[in-house]
Amino acid sequence: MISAYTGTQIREAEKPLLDSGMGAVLMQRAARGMAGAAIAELRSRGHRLYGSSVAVLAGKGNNGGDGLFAAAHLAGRGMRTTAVLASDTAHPDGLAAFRRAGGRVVTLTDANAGELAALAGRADVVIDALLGTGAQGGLRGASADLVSRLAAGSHGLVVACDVPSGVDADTGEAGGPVLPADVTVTFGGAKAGLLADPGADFAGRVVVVPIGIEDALPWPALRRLEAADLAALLPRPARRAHKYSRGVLGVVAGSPAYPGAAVLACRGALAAGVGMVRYVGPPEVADLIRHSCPEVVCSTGTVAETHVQAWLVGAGMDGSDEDEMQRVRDAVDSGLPTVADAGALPVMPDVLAPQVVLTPHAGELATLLQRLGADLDRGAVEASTLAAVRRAAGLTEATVLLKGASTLVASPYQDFYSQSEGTPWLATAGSGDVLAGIIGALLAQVGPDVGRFRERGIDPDERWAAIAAMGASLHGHAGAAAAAGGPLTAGRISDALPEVWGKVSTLSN
Ligand SMILES: NC(=O)C1=CN([C@@H]2O[C@H](COP(=O)(O)OP(=O)(O)OC[C@H]3O[C@@H](n4cnc5c(N)ncnc54)[C@H](O)[C@@H]3O)[C@@H](O)[C@H]2O)[C@@H](O)CC1
Ligand SMILES: [K+]
Repeated sequence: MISAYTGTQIREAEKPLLDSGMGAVLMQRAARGMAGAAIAELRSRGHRLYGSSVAVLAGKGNNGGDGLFAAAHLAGRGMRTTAVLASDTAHPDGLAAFRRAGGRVVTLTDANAGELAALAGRADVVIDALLGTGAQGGLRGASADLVSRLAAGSHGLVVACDVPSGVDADTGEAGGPVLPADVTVTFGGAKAGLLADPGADFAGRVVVVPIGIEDALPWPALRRLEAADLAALLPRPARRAHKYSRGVLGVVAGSPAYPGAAVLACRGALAAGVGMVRYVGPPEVADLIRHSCPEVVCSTGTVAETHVQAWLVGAGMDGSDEDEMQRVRDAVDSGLPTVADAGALPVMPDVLAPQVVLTPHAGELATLLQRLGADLDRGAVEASTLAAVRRAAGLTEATVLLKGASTLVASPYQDFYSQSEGTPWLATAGSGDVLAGIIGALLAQVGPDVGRFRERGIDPDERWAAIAAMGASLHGHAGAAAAAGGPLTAGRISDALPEVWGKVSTLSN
């Protein structure tokens, strides 16, 4: 499990060490870690260090100090170093160390931003140390101009110091231009804003450098399940299992206009190990399901007549069939774990419960929040994904999963997950239906088993968010495996899932 923290949490963990005079030591650890990560990245790209060039963009705070000390280390390894100071002041000790190491210093002004952007663009490595966790808002003035020009032109490897400057460490929001990093070297613990979009768009690969504060860190602001967590949390059938004991998922999905969504959801659920899928819905859709997945048991019954452990509602529903909409409402009212997607979202009661998992994309989340009185459009959700998902979970008291490049999950108790195993090829029609099927199957199988979550450090009351995150992780892994670097159709996510499941569930912890 990867744990991520807000800038405030990191600063509070650092405080006792700073108060005891360890600030310079922490900064040295951070700077050495950053220099090491830059060297490793350069070497992995076939560069020799000696004679390569580095430009450090240094702000006036401690983030700039880290960057200047790191560049001094790199100068000591034979690299040609230039510091671009964003203002007349810089971290005094960092600047002195940089000068002693033989680095060249230039100061950014409104007049020379273009010239210095060209200079930095010619360096083999750019260290972005303009702003860190102490930033208030995004880059401004000449720094913003420099970064915009540098980002628009050709440049070398970009290593961000702690966070890409201008990305809010707590929220991932970007309040101005940001230089996209190849690697972000972050200190003491990952920052939540690196794992939530749009921050994650700019972070590249995230490397955490320990600086000695780790034991003082609090409960994380955000977590990410890794393969070992899936291995521990995924169900394995008992020797004497039967199809009913393995979990039965009820599916209310599809419509004559969109029957395929129901098929894809059923296929996702079957691939995710559920004992049985029962489909209840219109005969036209049931016919297609019987044809495409003969394993599914279809009926036109009611929710009350259908014995299941969890429900999936809404995929491919357009609201035109009142019987289907009644089944959606009844499934949610049943109190059973329910994943509610697409066409079910507009008819959800305003206040739900944690075992209801809503799975909107950004546009659907904006519509949901508007219905609950928030003044947000799709763009505002995309600019601030973590805040939007937090708000939706808080207002609805449901578990909310926001689909995206980084899929975020929030529990109503404000436990957060971010999963990012997927590939952009997953942005294809029907992909979300498969995700709903996978989550539904997991709800039916592991929903009742509180013990397995407690053993993994997950509060049993928060397990619905962890289950949704497991689904997003499996979906991402399966999508990446199925795409193998090329295009993908949604049905292939289900096809790839059993093998992916087998691989991750046999990992040792
Ligand atoms: N606190 C510590 O013990 C450690 C801190 N470390 C580094 O210190 C960083 C935090 O340092 P600081 O608190 O000095 O903060 P920053 O270096 O992020 O920047 C704060 C400085 O920039 C100015 N500023 C804030 N917002 C600005 C904006 N939008 N445009 C221009 N200037 C702006 C502030 O007035 C302040 O002078 C971390 O990100 C990390 O890199 C590391 O050295 C590890 C140890
Ligand atoms: K930075």
